[in-house]
Amino acid sequence: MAKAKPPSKAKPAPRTKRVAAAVPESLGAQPDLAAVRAQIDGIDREIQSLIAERALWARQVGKAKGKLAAAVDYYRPEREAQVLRRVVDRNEGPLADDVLVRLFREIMSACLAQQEPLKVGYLGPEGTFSQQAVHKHFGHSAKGLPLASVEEVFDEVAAGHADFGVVPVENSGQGTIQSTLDMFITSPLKICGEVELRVHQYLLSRTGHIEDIERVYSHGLSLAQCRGWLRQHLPQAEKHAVASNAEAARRARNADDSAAIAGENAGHVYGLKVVAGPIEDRPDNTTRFLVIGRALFPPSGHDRTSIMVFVRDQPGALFKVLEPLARRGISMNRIESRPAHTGLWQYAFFIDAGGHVEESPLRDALADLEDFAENVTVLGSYPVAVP
Ligand SMILES: O=C(O)C(=O)C[C@]1(C(=O)O)C=C[C@@H](O)C=C1
Repeated sequence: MAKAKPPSKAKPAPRTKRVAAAVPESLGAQPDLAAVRAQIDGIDREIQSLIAERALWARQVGKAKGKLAAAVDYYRPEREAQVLRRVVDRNEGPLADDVLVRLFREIMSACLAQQEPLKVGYLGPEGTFSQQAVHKHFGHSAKGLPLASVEEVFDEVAAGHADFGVVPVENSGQGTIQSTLDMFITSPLKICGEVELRVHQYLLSRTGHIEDIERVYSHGLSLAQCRGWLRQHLPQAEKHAVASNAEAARRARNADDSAAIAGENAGHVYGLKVVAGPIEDRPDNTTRFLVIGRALFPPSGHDRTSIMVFVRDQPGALFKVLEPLARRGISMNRIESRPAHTGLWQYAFFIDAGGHVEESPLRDALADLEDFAENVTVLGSYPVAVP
């Protein structure tokens, strides 16, 4: 491996913005292939040397942070969000924002893994949408830990066996995943990020023939996302809800008359053929995941805060919870009320609001709320998902 030049001590000169250099008109309708490839080779050389240089600077950042105990201490979600937002702001095409974001995430993921890869727990086995969410948020240099349940993801992060966890919390068509929210009532963990994943469902089987299918396995949420399609195309088949889509794929692998609804990736992992897909009823089907960890992080400039508020059952309780936020014009994306398990008819309100807990106006609104509520817990302030 050739050695990249170490960063010089001097402050690096700001790099000039390199607008996608127009391909010269003189190349004509059918340019010479060898000439075009020579251009690409030259650009690749430059990209590679810049990536190597960036990796060296990222090491310097590591040193600048001082001697830290583990990879988790080097991870800065607010900084990553800022880097990615700048990528989007600079983008003038031809590649789409989400494509460039994916590439830069991978670069940051590799830079961070120079210290030690992050360990991230998710609802396994391999091939689940949760695993895709891990890759989307942390890049492929993070080490994914497939776990048996969302509860286990919380436990492993709390015990320090995983640095972070990624858990599904809501689907655009099906609403909130209550069991995930309820975990926060007793867990000390914090929310450090969110990931939005477009979810495409596929019907997968060993033979690939729809006429063989008598049984369909999937996670309950995935079955619900494809209810209309199943009613139309497989009305007679038995539907079985199982712990995860990948578990469904594992079962479908064992019998010709069984199929799974899962991501296309699960088909590759478990050697199944695509019978049909995408088969989700809503074309914008999106699942939101939360990144859970043990610490809170500073503001990124565009953040969301999740809070949990306990109130006694009393007239106007909900109004009093919302009023301090509404009065300050704070945007609220969600409110859910859940039984608090601390006493009969006591409720926990889960609220997602715009802003960071360390910054006004949210900080002041929370102070008002604390005067009235039995308890206010900040579950986390984290960067709004970058596409
Ligand atoms: O800026 C930092 O704090 C870094 O550690 C560098 C870097 C990066 O590659 O840009 C890497 C990991 C962090 O999560 C954030 C950013």
